[in-house]
Amino acid sequence: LGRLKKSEKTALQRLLEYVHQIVEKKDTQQFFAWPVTDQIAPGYSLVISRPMDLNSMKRNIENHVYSSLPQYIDDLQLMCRNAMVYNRPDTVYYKAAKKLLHAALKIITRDKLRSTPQLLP
Ligand SMILES: CC(=O)c1cc(-c2ccccn2)c2ncccn12
Repeated sequence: LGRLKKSEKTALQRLLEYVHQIVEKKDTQQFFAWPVTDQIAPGYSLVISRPMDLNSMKRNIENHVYSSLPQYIDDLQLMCRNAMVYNRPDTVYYKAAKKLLHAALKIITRDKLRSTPQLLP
């Protein structure tokens, strides 16, 4: 990455940012936008060992933390799994996590994404 200026984006970053902005739009109630705090979710940090949220994922894209699409998907699944571990199945958060994960995986496996070769290296 030495030869790229800080501002220039790699093909992978452009792909991940394309997918991420769609995922962000699916989180209409902004439940996943920011880290969950113990203030809003008592005992959260005792239950969830690896917290994840959409803003952290956005920062990871910008900082080249992901070197592949599967690594990005792993964090998306971690974020949703955390919500389905901490929250009971009858809660809005559990249901929103399940819905977000399914919607996001549909985007990523959508033939449109596959049929545009420059998006999927
Ligand atoms: C994602 C998640 O588990 C979550 C997000 C939230 C949340 C996020 C933003 C605004 C309000 N609540 C939340 N509140 C209580 C228990 C769990 N949560």
